[in-house]
Amino acid sequence: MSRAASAARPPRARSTDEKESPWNDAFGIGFLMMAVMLLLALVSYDPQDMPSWSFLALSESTGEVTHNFVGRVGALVAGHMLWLMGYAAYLLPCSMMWFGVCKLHSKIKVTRAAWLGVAIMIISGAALLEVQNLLSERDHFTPLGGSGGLGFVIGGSLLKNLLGKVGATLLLGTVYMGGLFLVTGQHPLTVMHNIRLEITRWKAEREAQRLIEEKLAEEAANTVPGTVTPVPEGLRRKKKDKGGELRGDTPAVTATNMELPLKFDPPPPKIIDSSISRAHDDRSDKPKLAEVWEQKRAQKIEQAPHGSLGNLTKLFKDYKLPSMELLKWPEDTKRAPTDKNELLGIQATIVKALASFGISVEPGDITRGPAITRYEVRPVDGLRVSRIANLDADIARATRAERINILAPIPGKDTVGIELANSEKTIVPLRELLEDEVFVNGKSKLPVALGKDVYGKTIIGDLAAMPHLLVAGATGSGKSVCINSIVTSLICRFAPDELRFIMIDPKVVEMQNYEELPHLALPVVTDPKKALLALRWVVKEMENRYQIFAQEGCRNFEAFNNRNIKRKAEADAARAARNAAAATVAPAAAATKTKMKAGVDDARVSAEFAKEAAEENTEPKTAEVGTVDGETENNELRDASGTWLGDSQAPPPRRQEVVIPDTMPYIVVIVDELADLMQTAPADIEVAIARITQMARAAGIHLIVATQTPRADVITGVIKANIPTRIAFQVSSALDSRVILDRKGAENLVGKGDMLYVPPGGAQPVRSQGALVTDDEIHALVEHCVAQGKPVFDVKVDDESGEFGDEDGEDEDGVSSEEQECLEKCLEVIRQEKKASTSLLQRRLRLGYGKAARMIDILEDRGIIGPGEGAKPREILVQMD
Ligand SMILES: Nc1ncnc2c1ncn2[C@@H]1O[C@H](COP(=O)(O)OP(=O)(O)OP(=O)(O)O)[C@@H](O)[C@H]1O
Repeated sequence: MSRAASAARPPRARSTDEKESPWNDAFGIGFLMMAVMLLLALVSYDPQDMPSWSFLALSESTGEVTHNFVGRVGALVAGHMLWLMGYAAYLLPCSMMWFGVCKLHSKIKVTRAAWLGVAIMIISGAALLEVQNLLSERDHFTPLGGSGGLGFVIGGSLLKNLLGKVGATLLLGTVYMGGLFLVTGQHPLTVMHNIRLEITRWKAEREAQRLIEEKLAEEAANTVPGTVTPVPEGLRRKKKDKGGELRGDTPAVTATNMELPLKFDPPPPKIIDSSISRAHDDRSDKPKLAEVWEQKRAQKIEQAPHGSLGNLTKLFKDYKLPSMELLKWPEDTKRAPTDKNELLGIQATIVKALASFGISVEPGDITRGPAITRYEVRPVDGLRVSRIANLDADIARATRAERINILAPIPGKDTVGIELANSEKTIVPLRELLEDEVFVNGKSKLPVALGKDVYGKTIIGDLAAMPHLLVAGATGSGKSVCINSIVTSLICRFAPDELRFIMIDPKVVEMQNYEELPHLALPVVTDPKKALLALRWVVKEMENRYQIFAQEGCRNFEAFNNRNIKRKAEADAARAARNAAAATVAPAAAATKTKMKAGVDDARVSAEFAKEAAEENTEPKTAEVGTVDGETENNELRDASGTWLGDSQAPPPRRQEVVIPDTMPYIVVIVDELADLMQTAPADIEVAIARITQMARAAGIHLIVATQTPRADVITGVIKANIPTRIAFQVSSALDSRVILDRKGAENLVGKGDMLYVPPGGAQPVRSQGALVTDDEIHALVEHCVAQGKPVFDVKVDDESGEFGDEDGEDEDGVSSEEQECLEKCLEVIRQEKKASTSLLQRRLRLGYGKAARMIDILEDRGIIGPGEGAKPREILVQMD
């Protein structure tokens, strides 16, 4: 029986009772014992041992049993078996051995089908021996030849006569394979596949050995004679076996430059403790975050052309970023050192648990992170890692862990990671991340501190690259703390003129800490109905920004904000180049001329900026593109950024009016609890979010959406498709995890900040412990900011006033409230019918053609349905359910 086949298990169904029955062991031992006895009886069979009354006895038999190891019974059984089955009789003890091993090792029931398989194999095997004329000599051992009576009758007399040698061989070969299938429970193709695998592996090993030998020979040829090193023992033996010549020593070989093709010794396992926070005095010599960024900000303001500072910048020119001293180090950062024996003990339990399921692994590194410890194990060659992944419940039982997570394999490693929650969790203080080099001096444009991974590496995301973020998890899992860490990171890094927040908080309590924050662009929105208005304001602001970019010839937000500095730098460079050219052409005589020219240039550049400054001082920097009838009276009470300064309610800004600021702040929109919004106006919210997420990146607008309801009707396909960066906290089921991450895993998290972060680019999720920022720290930071200025709101969010639409109640895409109502009905029809066409709306809502066509146009403009293709219904671009 092949090794591969013997490694396989019969796939008979087993019940738990069978598995645990103590009789299994007894039967297993019984089978093995009988198989050994049979084998001994067959091997030591001699006809002289047969009793005289047996027809197999020889005339010279004495009746004394002198040869057979199993006495008279053994002689009788073996003699009759050989007479009946020939040498195929050996298949019976072999099969019994297999059954014995199966019973003992895998506790598998030996079924009737398996016994039938043994019978089939013996009969067809004996017949094959006869057909193939193998071992056919008749002697006193096997009076009917090597194929026995059965083989003689079935193979010789019957099948060979009827089907000929080839036909009979084919038939018997197939029947034999069928028998093997019944015995092993393995499909013949699987058995063959396993055999092929074994052969391939054997060949690969031989090839590897050959390459090593070649390399050694090559190295030996290239080495200076005289230096000698002993040949490795294994290789020496191999060479001797091959009969090759071998001297005691060969020239030296350096192990470092030798490429060993397949096998290498893995490094010895390590125990790494990355859970401890860096001591706070560690960084006392390093520059403080606020100092670094204030320096950069001062530089930027200085570099800006004279008089070109925006109103917000002027307002917050002397703004001081909060000091890190406002954030505290937790008191328990100094905890007891990790007990290595405990970790090694758990790892040994894991290895033992795997071994009990027939999975052989070597222990690897152990890494203790802030919340979880990762135990690595290295599976032996040829073992499928998915077998380990399927044993999560069994490993959890063995280690008595509440939840475990298996990474099979760890991305970028040859080991499998088994993650268990620590008995004692370590807090990751936000301050540690904000003082990290990556945060202080990294290249991120909008750095946000998220947490620390199991190896102790800080996870600092760049919101500008994300460009939008989805945060989801069950209640109490750590979402709000995560959002607070993000907001705090941004407050510590940006002044109110550089970054503005729009906070939508239907849960009312989550964002109340930030109500006075000067960074707010709108008051914190707590009414779900007003949330849609706020989102529409963002859409409008985004479109406004694009119009401004187009007018200024800038591609995006970055280019726009840097345009003045760039222009100044270009002017300086041009002037310097001209000066240098003039100086080389006529060094002496032209000196005076150059001076004059430079003077003229200087004067021209100064004049340019002076003009800008004059414009700045005399009237707001407002460019009106196609202002209706040239009206300007509404601008009288607006400042340079278009902010309404009057006491009364702000009138709506006129359509087509574009205010060109000098620089634009980033806008970060935070929606804490998407589910509450999706209950009020799902289609409109989805459309608004889709528009923002599709287009806002280049406009410097970024969206963070959080929810504790990870359901497909809340995090819809459209929202997911446009928010690639996700953070999942603990959820209750794998289904919820799939809604957030498109894969399972979040159900195995341990809560309280334990999270899976999918960075931009959709790479593998990184498990990390979220940073903790306390309410006291938030209060201290906000107080620091509030003391330096009040928020400057662009507009009031008030649905009665219609600030987001025209006087006639139209919203930003010219849809009146009446049309909006009709649109809702149209969306309902499209949702039910799962198609969209003018005729469908006409028929179902009894609309005239003109009205139905208008509705279709609006839906197309809003990106809900695709463009028309003749008479075909429009494609529905959003998920309507
Ligand atoms: N990163 C963290 N480190 C340590 N503890 C944390 C962390 N995040 C959350 N916690 C703990 O978990 C508790 C709940 O966190 P949080 O309020 O953020 O949950 P949530 O998911 O926002 O819940 P809800 O949806 O009900 O508002 C916190 O009070 C805190 O004790």
